[in-house]
Amino acid sequence: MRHSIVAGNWKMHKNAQETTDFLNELIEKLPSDKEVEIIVAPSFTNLLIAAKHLEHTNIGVAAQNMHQAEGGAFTGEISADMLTSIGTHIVLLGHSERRQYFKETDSILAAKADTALKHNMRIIFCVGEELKDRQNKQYQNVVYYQLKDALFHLPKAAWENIVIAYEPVWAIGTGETATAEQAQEMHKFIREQIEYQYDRDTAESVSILYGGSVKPENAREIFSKPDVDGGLIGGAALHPDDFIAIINAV
Ligand SMILES: O=C[C@H](O)COP(=O)(O)O
Repeated sequence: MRHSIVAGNWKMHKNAQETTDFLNELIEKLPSDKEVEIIVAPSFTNLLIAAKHLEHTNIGVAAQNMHQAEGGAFTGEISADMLTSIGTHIVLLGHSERRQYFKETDSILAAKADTALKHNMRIIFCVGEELKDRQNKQYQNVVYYQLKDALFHLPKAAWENIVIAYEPVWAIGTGETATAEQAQEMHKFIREQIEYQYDRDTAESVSILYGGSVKPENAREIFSKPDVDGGLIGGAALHPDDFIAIINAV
């Protein structure tokens, strides 16, 4: 069901002690009355620490990636079964850094989505165009094909477990944010594509998050848009006070 979500993607930041310190501070300072789902995505090595720390809270823990195979000779990789066996039932897939640096294609991501869903995991699936696509006015086309090639083969019921994160690549870690209007335009477009592929109820039930240089200063305006259901936060999710300020902006 569509609802507000703020997720913090820690990327390759925070060791075990830093994870513990962050979560202690987050639990201590977090307002209890916000109707927003909160998720943190630490590195693989800190997932178990996070799961144990957050056991009696309603803060969720997500992995930043997983392999599409059930198991096998894939040195350095992590399977869905490994994640769920430590209580991690949410996974980010298709982050632009995975696409760019680790050459994850839409067909690999389709296989990852299939595997995650088979293991009853929820997926936060990232899409987003590069700067050249926006300049060439191809940004909607690019995002359409990312959705179609990785997710539109799935049955309607699968969408109960999918959250979309729109992250324009040119806005990630650059300090340059999409305007609230640009975010709204794309979020509306994404919702429409889900409606055309499935139906209106499905489209209306999907939470669509914005990511890309969200900060306490700009979060409220972006989150105020009708098709923006929250954010996937990178840099500003590394500091408890900033992360909480963004949660409060929902
Ligand atoms: O997953 C998070 C996004 O890549 C956004 O990162 P950022 O907030 O540092 O721009």
